[in-house]
Amino acid sequence: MTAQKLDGSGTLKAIKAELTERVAALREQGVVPGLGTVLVGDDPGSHWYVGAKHKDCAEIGIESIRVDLPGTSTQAEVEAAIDELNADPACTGFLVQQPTGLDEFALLSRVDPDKDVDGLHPVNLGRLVLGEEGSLPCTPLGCIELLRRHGIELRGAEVVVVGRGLTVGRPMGLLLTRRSENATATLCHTGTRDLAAHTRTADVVIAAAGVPGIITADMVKPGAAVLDVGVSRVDGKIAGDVADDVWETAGWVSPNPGGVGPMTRAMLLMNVVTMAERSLAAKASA
Ligand SMILES: Nc1nc(=O)c2c([nH]1)NC[C@@H]1CN(c3ccc(C(=O)N[C@@H](CCC(=O)O)C(=O)O)cc3)C=[N+]21
Repeated sequence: MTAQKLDGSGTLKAIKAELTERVAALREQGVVPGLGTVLVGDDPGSHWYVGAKHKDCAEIGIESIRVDLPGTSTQAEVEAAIDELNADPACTGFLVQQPTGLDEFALLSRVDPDKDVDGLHPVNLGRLVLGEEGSLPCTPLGCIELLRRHGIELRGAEVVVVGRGLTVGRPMGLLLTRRSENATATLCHTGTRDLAAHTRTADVVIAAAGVPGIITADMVKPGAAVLDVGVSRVDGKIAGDVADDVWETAGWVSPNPGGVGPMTRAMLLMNVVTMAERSLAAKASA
């Protein structure tokens, strides 16, 4: 038996088609969504990600504002760039590409929460905890959307998340345990005594540890869905958290590349559009 693919690249394409119509509708009402990015330094991976985001935007009618700063930039210089985007009406949402090598909490906190398309601003994470409307973190949201669009039931499901990183593992459980998802979430990490005992009970495993091949076939319940979120580089090639033999046991696996990565981009676009729609609704009711 071999697992079915959770196709992130194909799903990104489908979501882009849907968003193209929503962007056109916004433009008809005089709102032009514009995504800003702030990139610090010349890490090739970060450049690729940011380039991909702008290409995605161009395809669906979102304008782009790209701010590239040298690796020698100071905290104050990056904060000045953030202030400009906060004040720029053409920029309806933006992000600071991580890592910057600077004080990231200070940078995140400086972004206008209503322009925070990453969903990582402390106010938006707080809104998520409180159950209030805000922007949601792109990668965990992408995991949920990928499962949903492949017909995988989350209601009542046992979901085991591996890794407590701030962008994925930590907020994942908050999204999964909303009433709209109603999953049971277990968060495992390096302090977990018996990781395999947890993953073996899971209907869905979300592997976001950043440890190549940490999830092996013997750790997965037959038929389970396994999402490979981790991105490491081994000999210049992308290596995920999910070992190849998992395809023999699992019912569904997200490939890496081609799985959660493209879904992160899809949810970024979705956040840009949703936030622009909200700003229009707010204007209409004002
Ligand atoms: N403020 C901020 N927001 C982010 O969303 C953010 C960030 N910083 N820093 C880095 C991570 C990483 N990330 C990815 C986005 C797309 C792919 C992606 O599309 N990958 C493709 C191709 C990968 C390749 O071939 O190199 C794939 O998985 O198929 C991966 C990873 C966003 N991040």
